[in-house]
Amino acid sequence: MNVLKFGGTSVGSVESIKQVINIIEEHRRNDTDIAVVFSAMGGVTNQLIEIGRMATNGNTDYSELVRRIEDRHFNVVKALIPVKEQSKVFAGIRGVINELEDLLRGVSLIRELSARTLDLITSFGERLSTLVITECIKSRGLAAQFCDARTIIKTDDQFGHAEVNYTLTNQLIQDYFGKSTALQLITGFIASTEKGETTTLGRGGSDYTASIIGAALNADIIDIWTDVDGMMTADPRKVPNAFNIPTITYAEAMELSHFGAKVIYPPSLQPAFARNIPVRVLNTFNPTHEGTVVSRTAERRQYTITGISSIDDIALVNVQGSGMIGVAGVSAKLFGVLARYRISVILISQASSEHSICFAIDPKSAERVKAILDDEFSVEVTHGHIDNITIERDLSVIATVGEGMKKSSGIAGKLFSVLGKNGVNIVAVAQGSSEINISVVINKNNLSKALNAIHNVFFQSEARVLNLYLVGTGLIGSTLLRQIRDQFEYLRTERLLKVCLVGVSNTKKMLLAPKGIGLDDWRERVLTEGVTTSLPAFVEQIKYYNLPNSVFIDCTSDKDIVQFYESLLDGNISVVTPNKVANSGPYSEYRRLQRTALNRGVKFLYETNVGAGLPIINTLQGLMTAGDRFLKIEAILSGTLSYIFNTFRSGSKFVDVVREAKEKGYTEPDPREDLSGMDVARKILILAREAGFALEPEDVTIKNLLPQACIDAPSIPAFFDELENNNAYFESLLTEAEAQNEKLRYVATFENGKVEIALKTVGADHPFYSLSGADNIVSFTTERYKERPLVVKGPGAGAEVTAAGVFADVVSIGSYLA
Ligand SMILES: NC(=O)c1ccc[n+]([C@@H]2O[C@H](COP(=O)([O-])OP(=O)(O)OC[C@H]3O[C@@H](n4cnc5c(N)ncnc54)[C@H](O)[C@@H]3O)[C@@H](O)[C@H]2O)c1
Ligand SMILES: N[C@@H](CCO)C(=O)O
Ligand code: NA
Repeated sequence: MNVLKFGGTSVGSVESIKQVINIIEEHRRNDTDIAVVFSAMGGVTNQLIEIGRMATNGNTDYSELVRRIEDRHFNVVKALIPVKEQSKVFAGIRGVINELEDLLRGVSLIRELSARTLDLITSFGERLSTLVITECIKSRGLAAQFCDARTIIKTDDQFGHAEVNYTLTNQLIQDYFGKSTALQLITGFIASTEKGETTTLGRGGSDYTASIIGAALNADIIDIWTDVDGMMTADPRKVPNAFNIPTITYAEAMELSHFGAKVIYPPSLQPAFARNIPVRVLNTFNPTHEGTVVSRTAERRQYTITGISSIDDIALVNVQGSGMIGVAGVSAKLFGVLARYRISVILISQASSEHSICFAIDPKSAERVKAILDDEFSVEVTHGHIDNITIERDLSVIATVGEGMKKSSGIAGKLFSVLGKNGVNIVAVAQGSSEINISVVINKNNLSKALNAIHNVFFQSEARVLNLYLVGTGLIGSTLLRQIRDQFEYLRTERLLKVCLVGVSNTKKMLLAPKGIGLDDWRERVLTEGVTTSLPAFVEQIKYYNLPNSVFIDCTSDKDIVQFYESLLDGNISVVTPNKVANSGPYSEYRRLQRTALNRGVKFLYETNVGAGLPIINTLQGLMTAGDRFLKIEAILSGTLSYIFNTFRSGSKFVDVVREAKEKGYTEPDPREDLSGMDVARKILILAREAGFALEPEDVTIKNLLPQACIDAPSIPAFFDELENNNAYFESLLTEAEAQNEKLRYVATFENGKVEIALKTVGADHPFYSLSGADNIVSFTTERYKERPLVVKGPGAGAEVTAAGVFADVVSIGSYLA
């Protein structure tokens, strides 16, 4: 025997009732023995309560509402029952409605609505829906029978939430079903006392009916038909990546639903659980979906946790004081008081110091609770045994639930780590000794970020989302986006990393879209949907979104943008940049950014500050971490100058070679940065700092290559003109070197705490002689690499290699956050 139950939305309209009838007929075709329980048509129970109130107040407008309820049922008859048979059914409905109207007239005369009367009034919802559906099914030739549950479910007289008398009820159900072979269509929610007074079963009432009947008949399964595909790993309105849970245990369902998962109300399924009858949650509107099976044991799972749920708004009450230490009875008194005032406690946490207890409650009762406790504990407070009782508001609780958490280590660590990395402060923690629920209290404004981050990290086969904000869509920025696009699928499937571009800004327009900007059409979208660029507004918006796993990428060479890094890092947003400005300004600023990133547990990565994509900074940091000490760094750090000296031949024009370097994407946006030595100065300064030396920009002496007229040129085109005018000067540098069979090299050296940059000529025996293209070379002499230095060499400028270096930094943040 299967017991089916259809909820309010499933029987809410003609269309959905058709769907319900299909499902029932399908079972009959398969010869499955079934009994079916129905809720009232969606919204009717609330209307009946409203009608009851109106009648009590003598407001006769309730008649209109009654009419509407009647019409809804009539309409089902009109749509689903052949015309010839309709009048008989209309009469049946009319009879029930008359009974309701008589009752309401009585209520409006006495002007009193007892819980007993309200139960009777609300009973009409299920009585009408079940009556109508029974008639529909009978009209299709099925032997169906209307069953008023008041004749088979007996309760005490706690109207509104009556207690079932199981001995009597089980006997009545078994007798009733023993006598009948017809398909039983049963009213949910309602029951009666032994004297025959109508009662209702409270929250989750129709599920309860199904569960009581299923348990009494020892059903094989109870199917709860609703309007969603079963239970999900999280509330899909808050966590878009939430997905269906195929199987769940009773205990897990209890833990999750306590925290507001609205699909089922497990206490109402208790009779089924007690007899080990599985309960299946199915979707009337998507009947082929497997839904969720709730049973004593769930099948082996892929994930350690089963689901995440939250209570969005709670208040935390803190009771603390030295007088609580080692004194038995304080908590007994505390919770005794709360029980006496019927205050439900959502979560409790006490540190083992016994110095404080905190507990979470509905914020609506916070004021009242405070007043009650102040009063009850006034003596303790006066004597200083307890400090003032305080209340914290604007908090949420998140519960991470799963049988897989039992005796499995590292789960709390993972939970706290993902919250920490995303800057979510944990206000309180509670774990039941059942070990299937860890609950954390956090600030409400971080709820969505926290839920998504936790979901992302625990449901591993789902790729972790990395949210990117990019400023600067020039050469490097746009190359980066292209590379990410081309690698998107690989990252998703092989690295479980889902890159989501959420913000883009160029100098004119910016676009922020938390649902993501396509990697194919970002340019058009920024152009058409973007608003006027404002960096402060961009940063403000990033913080407002508060998305988990966020990375800010600066692909400009802007000086003003770096002032935002600190506040971004402080807001737990990682920063990746090829822009050298931040790291080559005052040492204190460089240091502050490092510290902030460290303190916040986020990343500030800038491998491309030196040698583009070449692993120079990572190599240096690796040596430092392992305790090596730097004696000397000697390097060629300008891709542009390297290219120029490798390409410039006497007879060719210097200016043309510089133009080529610019066209190939090697130069800074303003090539004077390269030719003046400024760019190299920044890089060697950064290397020295990474090697542990607190140098300032003034400590770097630069040998400038450029004649003054080139430097003073008012614009980049004017600068190129001046280069042309000074061709003879550059040619003379070259011929001097060639005369000695040597090559021109612009070499930066860091030694004995001093930095020097100079134009040198090197012979064929020098390691810096044989470079080509835009090669960089760095030679590290350290305590451990003293005899022969560690050398990194390769192309050190250009769009592809630089963007790839930025990309690698971004991906490493993805791995770190996982
Ligand atoms: N090209 C290389 O080989 C290379 C190598 C390593 C590092 N870098 C660094 O990469 C960065 C970008 O270089 P590029 O070659 O792409 O230069 P680029 O001039 O092509 O791109 C920079 C872009 O940033 C934009 N921009 C500047 N200020 C901005 C602001 N406040 N808001 C929004 N957009 C702004 C500019 O309009 C331009 O489109 C620079 O810091 C450079 O030093 C470049
Ligand atoms: N303009 C730089 C790019 C790399 O930072 C260079 O030529 O080396
Ligand atoms: Na590098």
